[in-house]
Amino acid sequence: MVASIVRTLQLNPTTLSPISRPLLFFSIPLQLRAVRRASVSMSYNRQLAAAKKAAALAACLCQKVQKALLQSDVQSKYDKTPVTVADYGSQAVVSYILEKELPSMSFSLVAEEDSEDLRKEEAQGMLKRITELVNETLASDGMADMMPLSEEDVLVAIDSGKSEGGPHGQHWVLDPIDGTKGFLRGDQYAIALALLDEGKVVLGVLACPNLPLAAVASHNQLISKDDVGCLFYAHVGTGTYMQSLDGSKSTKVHVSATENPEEASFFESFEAAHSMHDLSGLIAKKLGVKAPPVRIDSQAKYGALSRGDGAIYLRFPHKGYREKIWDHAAGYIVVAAGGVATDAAGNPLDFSRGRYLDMDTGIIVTNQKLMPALLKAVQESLKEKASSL
Ligand SMILES: Nc1ncnc2c1ncn2[C@@H]1O[C@H](COP(=O)(O)O)[C@@H](O)[C@H]1OP(=O)(O)O
Ligand SMILES: [Mg+2]
Ligand SMILES: [Mg+2]
Ligand SMILES: [Mg+2]
Repeated sequence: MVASIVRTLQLNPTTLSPISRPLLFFSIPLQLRAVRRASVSMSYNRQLAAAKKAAALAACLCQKVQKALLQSDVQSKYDKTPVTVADYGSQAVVSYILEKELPSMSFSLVAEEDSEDLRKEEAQGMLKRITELVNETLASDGMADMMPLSEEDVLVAIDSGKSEGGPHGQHWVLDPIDGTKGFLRGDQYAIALALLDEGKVVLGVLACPNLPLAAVASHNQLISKDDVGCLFYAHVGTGTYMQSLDGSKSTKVHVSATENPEEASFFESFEAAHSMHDLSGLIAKKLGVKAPPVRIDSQAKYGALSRGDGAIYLRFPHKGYREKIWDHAAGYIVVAAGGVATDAAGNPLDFSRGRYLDMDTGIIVTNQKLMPALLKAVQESLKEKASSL
């Protein structure tokens, strides 16, 4: 065992002094951990490259649809939420690219959409349009020499996303358009892709086609269409990076380190139906936050937070709503550089239990230093709200 450790660390025990030999035995666990850390962060490079390519191409498809959105491009799902040709097209593109780029990996994808509604007679026009969009998008990346995908190929690629995930092995997690309501309004949305390994998020890519490259501090600022389109990415142990979606140089980013709640503005859902704005207002007041909330759609909130625009994200869905892993996995790792995301009781988020992310009450994100004060304000506000009912 020791011999193999010495070999792995490329040490020569015969040249070690009598003093350093015993030291070697104590330092081996430390060095082994370092070797393991290095190989862990190195080992996701191929997956990261494939994920960035897939998310960036899916973003091109979504931008094209958002520019020329037709009423016939939108459907209503069983839960009354909207779904568009871009949600389906984005899922097909990401699924197809990941499988093609990583042929040696066993492929498992947990994704939001499935093909059931698209297989219905009345959706045939929509399926034709999705198939055209997917083929145009793949061709734009030099995949023109391949055979165009048939409608059935597109349905199969979408249905690759039916995996249940879980605590073992590797699973991709995808929200092909997070914030479909923002997408339809012409506002913020994200293509959110993450990789789970043994139940932990190890890699995340967030493409936010409408997010300004400069910091955002209010919703009004987001109306500018200049210099927008951000790609955030992170994998374990390497920090978080941002580049423009058209491929500028990456810059390292991190969550705001402010310890002063008076300087800390907070993000929340644009849609009041997605998060209780009255509760977040109460929490912010208790904490001493002075700035008004910044309300934007989708995991673009995690992206903005990861580069220090604001310092807090509060999400409190109304009673009965169950969070899904694809709505948080990519954002969770993107804010890990200086930030921490927990449920309302301070528990870490557990992505290992299948498609749902069951938890206590809500999700809160901030830096490590502000978290204790935020948790206190959250718990007091929840008690106050419960006693006023
Ligand atoms: N009733 C709801 N409550 C909370 N979140 C919802 C609800 N309906 C849909 N969502 C999901 O909330 C997320 C966006 O929330 P927000 O923009 O408020 O952060 C999306 O994942 C959206 O799904 P989808 O991916 O279909 O857009
Ligand atoms: Mg949806
Ligand atoms: Mg979503
Ligand atoms: Mg979605």
